[in-house]
Amino acid sequence: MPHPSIERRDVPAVQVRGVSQLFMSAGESLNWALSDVDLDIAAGEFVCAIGPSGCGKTTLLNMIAGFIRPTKGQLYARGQAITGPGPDRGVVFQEYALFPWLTAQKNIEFGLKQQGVAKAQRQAYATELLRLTGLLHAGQRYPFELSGGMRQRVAVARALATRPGILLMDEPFAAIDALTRATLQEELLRIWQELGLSVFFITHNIDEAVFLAQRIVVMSPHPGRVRDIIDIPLPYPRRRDDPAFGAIYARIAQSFEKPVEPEKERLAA
Ligand SMILES: Nc1ncnc2c1ncn2[C@@H]1O[C@H](COP(=O)(O)OP(=O)(O)OP(=O)(O)O)[C@@H](O)[C@H]1O
Repeated sequence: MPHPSIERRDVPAVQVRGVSQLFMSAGESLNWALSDVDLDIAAGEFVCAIGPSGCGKTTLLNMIAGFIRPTKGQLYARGQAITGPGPDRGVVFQEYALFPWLTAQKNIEFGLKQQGVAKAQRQAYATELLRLTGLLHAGQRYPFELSGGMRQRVAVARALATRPGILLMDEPFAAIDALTRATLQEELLRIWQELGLSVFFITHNIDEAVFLAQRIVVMSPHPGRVRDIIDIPLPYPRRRDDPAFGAIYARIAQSFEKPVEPEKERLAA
């Protein structure tokens, strides 16, 4: 399957430069959801973001997706300034966000239809994506006829329909039972490698981040900041019973839990 992500390995997939986001909440109080965030995602890299609720993970993903513009700073996708959503970036949310009145196949084809892709071509590509996500047998089923894991496979296939090089995933497996979740993680790694995607994946789950990511961005709240970036040098496929896996898990848990140093807070204020 031709996929643009295999091209231009020399340009970073995503660049986040000095990004801050100020929200005004209902009580009129100001809230820095993100403060001075810098991050690069290399072409073909798998990066997970982890951190407590409210540290700005979704805000950052929404900016990379082009759904919101930052109060300060710049974002680039493959060297181009991000000014809105684009077919080069596919998004998968926690809630399946499928159209209930369309079959799995038609859900996958939806974005292609919007782009004016001819029927035969979009059917052929949707079939290819159904194969890629292990759903060839379920293309004619409606979302209510699918399990949670199958629905999320459809959501992944749909996000891939425009052949994006960058896949943005906001806690995509959080609502899925542990066994299915482990299978979906393995499938995602296979798809990532097969298509050469660059992935930004948000999770609350340290185990999931260590299983998937080449780098983990640990964020902290109030204001949302990057606290730590940790390389995961373990080869794939990873084993959870590998002592090196456990050691990295422990290191992230520690980084996740340690309080932000008051000095750092003061200097950044
Ligand atoms: N549209 C908005 N208007 C006002 N405040 C917002 C908006 N979106 C997010 N926020 C606030 O910005 C902060 C960061 O929210 P965000 O959803 O990015 O965090 P998160 O790390 O993804 O949290 P969670 O893990 O709970 O999903 C929070 O304090 C949130 O209340």
